[in-house]
Amino acid sequence: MRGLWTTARVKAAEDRVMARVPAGSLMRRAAFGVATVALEVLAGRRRVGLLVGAGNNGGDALWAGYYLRRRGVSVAAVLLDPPRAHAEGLAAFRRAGGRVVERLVDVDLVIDGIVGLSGRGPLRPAAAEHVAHLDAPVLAVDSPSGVDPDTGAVDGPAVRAAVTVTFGCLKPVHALADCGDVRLVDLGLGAELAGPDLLELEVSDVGAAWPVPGPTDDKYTQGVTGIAAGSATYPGAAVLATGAAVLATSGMVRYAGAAAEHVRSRWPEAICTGSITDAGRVQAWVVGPGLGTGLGAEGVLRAVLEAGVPVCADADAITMLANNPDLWDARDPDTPLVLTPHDREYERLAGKVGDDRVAAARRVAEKFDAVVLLKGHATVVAGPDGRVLVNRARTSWAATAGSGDVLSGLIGALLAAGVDPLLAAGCAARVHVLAAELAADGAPIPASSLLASVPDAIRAVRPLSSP
Ligand SMILES: NC(=O)C1=CN([C@@H]2O[C@H](COP(=O)(O)OP(=O)(O)OC[C@H]3O[C@@H](n4cnc5c(N)ncnc54)[C@H](OP(=O)(O)O)[C@@H]3O)[C@@H](O)[C@H]2O)[C@@H](O)CC1
Ligand SMILES: [K+]
Repeated sequence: MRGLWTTARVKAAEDRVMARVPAGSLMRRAAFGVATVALEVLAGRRRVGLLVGAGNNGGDALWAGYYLRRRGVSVAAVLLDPPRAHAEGLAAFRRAGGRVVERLVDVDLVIDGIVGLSGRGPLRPAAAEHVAHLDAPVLAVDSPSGVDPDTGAVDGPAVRAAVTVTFGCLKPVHALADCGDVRLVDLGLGAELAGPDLLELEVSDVGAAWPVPGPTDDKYTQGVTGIAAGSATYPGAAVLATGAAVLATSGMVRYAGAAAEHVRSRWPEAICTGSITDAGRVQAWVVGPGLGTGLGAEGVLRAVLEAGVPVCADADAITMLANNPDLWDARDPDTPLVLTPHDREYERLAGKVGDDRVAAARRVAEKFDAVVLLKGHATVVAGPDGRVLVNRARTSWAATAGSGDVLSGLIGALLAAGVDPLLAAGCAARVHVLAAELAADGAPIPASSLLASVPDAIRAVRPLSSP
């Protein structure tokens, strides 16, 4: 897992390291890393422009300009706030032959040193004006300016980076927003950084957690997933959620609901019944996709919440819980619940998501004592214990109708197999995005294609050496 640390924690750690190393050495180490990556991106081209803000982020850019000059690169800098430009950095830059200019023209690469960890809100007008006219790729120093480093929020002009060079450790922005290719320069902060604020699963974590049958397993030992989804009007949601559970693990799947005929004809391996009362025992339920919100659906939700097994509640189940808070009383307080809202469903539960999606997911996780998977370009999974996993999709191929039904089926199957609920939601989200990418291969896809790629996605995350 990769850790991500909020800016306040990083600054505190940097301050402690700075107190025991020579003045300016951290900045020069950071800037040397920027210059090294810049040379790689330049690949032989030789004209670099710097956008230099009022703080140490601008200082990094100026020192990077100094190192690039020493490698014979032509470097011009725009100082956005000349009196406050980093004094030592500017002196070194000028000494090495760097030029200060009014505008960047004819450059092969722009280094964004406008603002870093202390940046808040969108770019200010002068910086925005320069950024609007760029026609070269941008290397962002620490984080793309105009993107909030702690939340990844963008609500106005911002830099779009091809590559971001960050220092010491990753910050939330690197997983929550588009930073291009992210490179990390070591500043020796390790010992000063306690546990991270957020975690990002790596492929190997997902592969290690994904349940696969061992030599002694049978159809029951990986858990039985129950699917309470779909309706006569929306049978598709039932077919997709059941299919996802069928493909996710080798455990058995039971479907209970009005779409039994549709599900049976598509997934003959699922045990289908018309009603939840005769569904038989399961180790986890998925409830909600396409279920409707009428009295019958409420009865189903109540029965699932009372069943004493982990539950993944999605779509209509979330709407019902929001509209009728009495339903919460049915919940067995000792069994895990995973809620998977998109922004509108979240709003029904707890008001507007706002700019800070991590804080929003945490709020609801704590309020309902549940794991909350907040859907979005970056998926945020918050546990009631304060743990948070983030997973940013590199593409938007998964944003298609029915895609959420597949995700809830995957989560349900992992819950049934006994995977920790936070990890279940995080791993399912990761495999879901990967399945979408594999299926899309450059062209839009329906959710059924995403579903068909689930086995390939699972193969892709599994360790190479495993059978
Ligand atoms: N600490 C360390 O050990 C190391 C730190 N390092 C580097 O320092 C960076 C942090 O530096 P920092 O704290 O000086 O602030 P920084 O991000 O440059 O911004 C400051 C100025 O920007 C302005 N500003 C704010 N928002 C804005 C916006 N939206 N659009 C435009 N401008 C905006 C705001 O101006 P003001 O509000 O005062 O007018 C403020 O004064 C860090 O990211 C890393 O690169 C490395 O060298 C490694 C060692
Ligand atoms: K920056």
